[in-house]
Amino acid sequence: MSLSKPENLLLVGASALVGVALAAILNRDSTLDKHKQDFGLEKVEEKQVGKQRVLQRGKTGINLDRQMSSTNHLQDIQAESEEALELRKLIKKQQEMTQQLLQLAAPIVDRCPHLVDLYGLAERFMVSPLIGDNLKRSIFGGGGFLPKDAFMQDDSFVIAQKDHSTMREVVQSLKFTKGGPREHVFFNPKTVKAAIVTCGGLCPGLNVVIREIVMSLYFNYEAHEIYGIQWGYKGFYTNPDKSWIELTPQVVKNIHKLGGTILGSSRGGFQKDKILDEIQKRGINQVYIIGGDGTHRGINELIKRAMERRMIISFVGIPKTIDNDIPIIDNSFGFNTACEVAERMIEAAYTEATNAQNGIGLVKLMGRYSGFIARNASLANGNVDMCLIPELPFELEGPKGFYEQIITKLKEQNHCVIVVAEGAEEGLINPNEKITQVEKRDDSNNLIFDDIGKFLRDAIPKYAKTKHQMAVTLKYIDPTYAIRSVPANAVDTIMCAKLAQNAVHGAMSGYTGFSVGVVRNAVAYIPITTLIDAGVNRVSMTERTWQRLMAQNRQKYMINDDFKDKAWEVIRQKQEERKQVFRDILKRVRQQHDAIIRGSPVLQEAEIDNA
Ligand SMILES: Nc1ncnc2c1ncn2[C@@H]1O[C@H](COP(=O)(O)OP(=O)(O)O)[C@@H](O)[C@H]1O
Ligand SMILES: O=P(O)(O)OC[C@H]1O[C@](O)(COP(=O)(O)O)[C@@H](O)[C@@H]1O
Repeated sequence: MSLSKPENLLLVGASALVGVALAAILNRDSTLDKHKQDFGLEKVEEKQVGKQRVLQRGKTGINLDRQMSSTNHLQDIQAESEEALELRKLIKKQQEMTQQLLQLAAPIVDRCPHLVDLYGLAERFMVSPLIGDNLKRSIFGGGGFLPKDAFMQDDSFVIAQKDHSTMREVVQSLKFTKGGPREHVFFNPKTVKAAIVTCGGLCPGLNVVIREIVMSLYFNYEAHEIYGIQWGYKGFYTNPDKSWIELTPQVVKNIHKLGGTILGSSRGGFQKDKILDEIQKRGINQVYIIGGDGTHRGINELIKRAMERRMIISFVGIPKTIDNDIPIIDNSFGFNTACEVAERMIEAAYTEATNAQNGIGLVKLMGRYSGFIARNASLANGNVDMCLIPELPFELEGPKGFYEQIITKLKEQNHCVIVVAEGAEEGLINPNEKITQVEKRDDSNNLIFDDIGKFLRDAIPKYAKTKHQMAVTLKYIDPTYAIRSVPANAVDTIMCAKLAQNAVHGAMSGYTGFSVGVVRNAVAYIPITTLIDAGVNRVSMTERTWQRLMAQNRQKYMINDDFKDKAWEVIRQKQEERKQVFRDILKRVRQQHDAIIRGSPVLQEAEIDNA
C-alpha cells in the first residue's frame, strides 16, 4: 500500500484511530507510569509525552510513546497468548501510522536545532523550576511562578508572513517555533554555566539584554554561574583572565539605565577554535551572543565547530542592529529609540531651516545598507522634504535631479529639510555621480562609504550659487553616534527584556542555533541558518511605509529620462532577489520537513511493504 495515495492514507488513518483507542485501553496507564520512573518526570502529563514530542523531535524520530510500548513491556507481552501478541503488534503498527499521519498533516515549521537531536542524546528533561506549585504563587510571584497553562508547547508556532488571502498561503507561509518557557527543561540549572558577549556596533538596549539574561538565569531558573565576556568575540581568548567577568544581579542591577554595553564590543577578531578552547576550558554550556548579521555568521561557525568537537552547548543569538536591517523580525531592539532621537535631530534641522532665508536643514543618519532609520524618523517628524536612502535610485544633477528639486522647494516654501542615510550613495543611478572613490572596509569587512553628508553639505550651496545664483543657508547635523549610544527608551527596554527572557527559556529547554526575535508581535525562535540565508533587510520601494512617506512629503522622482528605465530595473531586480531569497528558504524548509517524514521508520516500512 502506498502512503503517498490520499485514499490509502485515509484508510490507514481510520484503522489507526481504532487501534489507538484499543491501545489506550490496553496499555496506556502502565506504560506512562513506567516512563515516569525511567525519566524521573514526576509531573509529566499524558498529553506531553505523546504526539507533540514526536513532532518536535522529528529529525531523529525519537518517539516516547514508541519507546514505551516497544521496550518497556516486552516481558508482559511474551507472557501473553499468541493471539494477544498479534493483536498488540497490529495495534503498535497502527499507532505508529497514526503518528505518521499526524506528521504528514503537521504544519511546516522552520525548527531550530535541539541538543537532543544534534547529538542523538537520550531525552532526559527536568520539570521546569518556573512551574508554580500553587495558584497563589503563580499569581503573586515567588520561586516557581508560572501557572501550567502559561508554558509554551513545542509545536506552537509563529507565522512570519504578513498578508494572506487564501488558506493555501497560510499553510505555505514561513513559520517558526514560538518562544517561551517550556514545562520541561533540558539543562539542570545547577549545572548551567553561561557566557554573554556583545559584538559589533553599539545599540540602545544592549545593557538591558545583558541584565535580563542574568536576572532570568539567576532568579527564574536559579542558575548562578554567569560570565560576561568583554570586547566582543576577541574577548573570549584575548587576556581571558581579565576579559571574563562574573555577572551577578548585584553587578547588573542598574545597567539598564546606561547606554552602550558594560561588556564593551568590537568588530573583527573572530577565531572560532580559540573561542571554543576557552569555552571548553571553563565548562560553559550556554552562550548568549548579542550582535548583528556578522555576529550571527560567527555563531553559525561556532556551532558547526562545536559539533565537530562534540561540545554540548546551547548557542543563542539575540539580533542587534541599529539599522534594523536584520530580516524576518518586526524590528530590532534599539531601533525605536534610535528613531526617536533621530526625529529630534530632524526637528532641530527644521527649526534652523525655517529660521533662515533659503534655509536648508541637512541631517545624516546611520544606515549603511538600509534606510529604515531615515525612513521612520522622517515619517515621525512629518516635515522632511526629501529622504535619500540606499534603496532609492536617484540622481544628483539634471533637470529632475536632487539638486534641482531642492531649488524648487526653496522657491516654493523658502526652506528645505533633507534626511540622508549614510549609505544613500548606493542609490546613485548615474555611475559618474558616485561619491566614494576608493572602496574601504572595516575590521569586520563591512563597507565604509565616503561621507555623503559632508559631500552634500558642500555641494548643495555650490550648486545653488553657480546654477541659480542663489545664496542658501545650510545647517548640517550629523548625530551618528549620538543616536546609538543612548539608553533604550521604554518601548525598547520592554522589548529587550522580552527577548532576553525568551533567549534564556530557549537555551534552558535545550534549543541551540536560534536567534530570538519578535515576529508579527510574537517571540519566535528563528534558526540562525535561516536568518543568515535571509541576508540584509531593506526598505522596499513599493511597501506601504515608504509610500506613506512619499505621500506625506510629496517627494518627487529624482531621475532624468536617460536613467528612468535603469532605475525601474534596479528596483524590480532588488525586489525579485528578495522574493527569491524567501522562496529558497521556504523550499529548503519544505524539503527538510519531507525528509523528516520520509526518514521515519514507519513510512519506510510501509514503502517496503508496498514494494
Ligand atoms: N562571516 C563571518 N564569520 C564569522 N564571524 C564574523 C563574520 N562576519 C563578522 N564576524 C564577526 O562578528 C563580529 C561582529 O561583526 P560586525 O559585522 O562588525 O557587526 P554585526 O554583527 O553588528 O554585523 C566581529 O567580531 C566579526 O569578526
Ligand atoms: O563606526 P562603527 O562603529 O563601525 O559603526 C558605524 C556603522 O554601524 C552601523 O550602525 C551598522 O551597525 P549595526 O546595524 O550592526 O548596528 C552603520 O549604520 C554604521 O555605518
